[in-house]
Amino acid sequence: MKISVLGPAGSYSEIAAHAFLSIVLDAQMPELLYCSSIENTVLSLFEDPCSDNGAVCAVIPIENSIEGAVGVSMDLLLEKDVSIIAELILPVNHCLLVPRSAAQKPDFSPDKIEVVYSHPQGLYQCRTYIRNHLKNASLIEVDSTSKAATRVAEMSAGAGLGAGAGAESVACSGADLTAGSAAGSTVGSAVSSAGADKIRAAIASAAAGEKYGLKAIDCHIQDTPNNSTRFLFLARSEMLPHLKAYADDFNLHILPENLSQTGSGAVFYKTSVIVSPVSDKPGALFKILEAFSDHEINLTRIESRPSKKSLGEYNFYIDFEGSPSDKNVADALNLVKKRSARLKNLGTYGRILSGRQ
Ligand SMILES: O=C(O)C(=O)C[C@]1(C(=O)O)C=C[C@@H](O)C=C1
Repeated sequence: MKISVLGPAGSYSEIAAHAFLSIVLDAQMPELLYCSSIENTVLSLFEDPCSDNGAVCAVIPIENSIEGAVGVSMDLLLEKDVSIIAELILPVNHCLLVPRSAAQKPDFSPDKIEVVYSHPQGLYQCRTYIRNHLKNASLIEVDSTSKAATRVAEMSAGAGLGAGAGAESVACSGADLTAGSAAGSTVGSAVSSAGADKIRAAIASAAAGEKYGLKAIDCHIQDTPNNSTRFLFLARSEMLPHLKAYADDFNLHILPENLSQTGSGAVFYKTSVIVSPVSDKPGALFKILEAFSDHEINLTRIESRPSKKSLGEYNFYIDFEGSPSDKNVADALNLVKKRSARLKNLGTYGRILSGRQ
């Protein structure tokens, strides 16, 4: 059984996978498949699970306490025939990682750093630190925080390993990263990455720093101390009936009926759905929410996402406590189905809170 995560090794997605598996795993540690993007992590579920690119379960970040929804993950939940089998909330403590050679320079200080790499979420979650301490740095978005760490390690290891290998797009400079300008896009200017003497840094986990031989010169640099990211564990929907056999092989207790047996603290069931309201009708969203309220169902999250069909048209992602095997949930879902244009059930799963990193 392979579990796909955003790679390379040292990403928060990998830490989430390990945290999850340490809670639910009794025996063998499944192999991790490191993917180059969140999209490829999900696509691995649609490859032959026995092939090099295939996995049975995928781990993706879905929302962060500072930056909110991870858009690509939200879209993939709608587009792909996947089900949620578990969730985990991971405390995320970012570090500023630099090559040891740079940190050892007598006149080194963070304001000497000229380039900072991270996943966009990492850059946004550290906006205040970047503004205050990394005033002279250009910010470069890469596919993961661990990718950022490898990039810095490779570039410091020698001009050969990637330096000058092409243009890098710069999100914006540290001084420009204000609440208004940071939200999402990469501004298209390109700078050459040549210049082996430049001081580069990555925003990533302490584990990534250790793995790639970088020095953490500052930790807990995110905007709020209790930063956390919620991760989802996905399986291809049509694999669900077979998943139990896979899980049993590995003594993995990831399926809802087994979760309460893990003895790992509070586990309760949640269900996630995506609802497309009938368009342009007064009270359409209200009628959907009323169905949950009338059946005394506690919503834990509601998030809108553009339908991409036309401006002002949205899908609503709704998470709530309970399972369709509860009568009130089944009745509410029947009503929501009648009152909406489309209802996609993403699954019922257990919630597990991980310990601190
Ligand atoms: O880049 C990583 O290390 C990831 O696992 C991705 C990700 C995300 O997309 O939210 C996960 C946790 C942190 O919020 C920052 C980045």
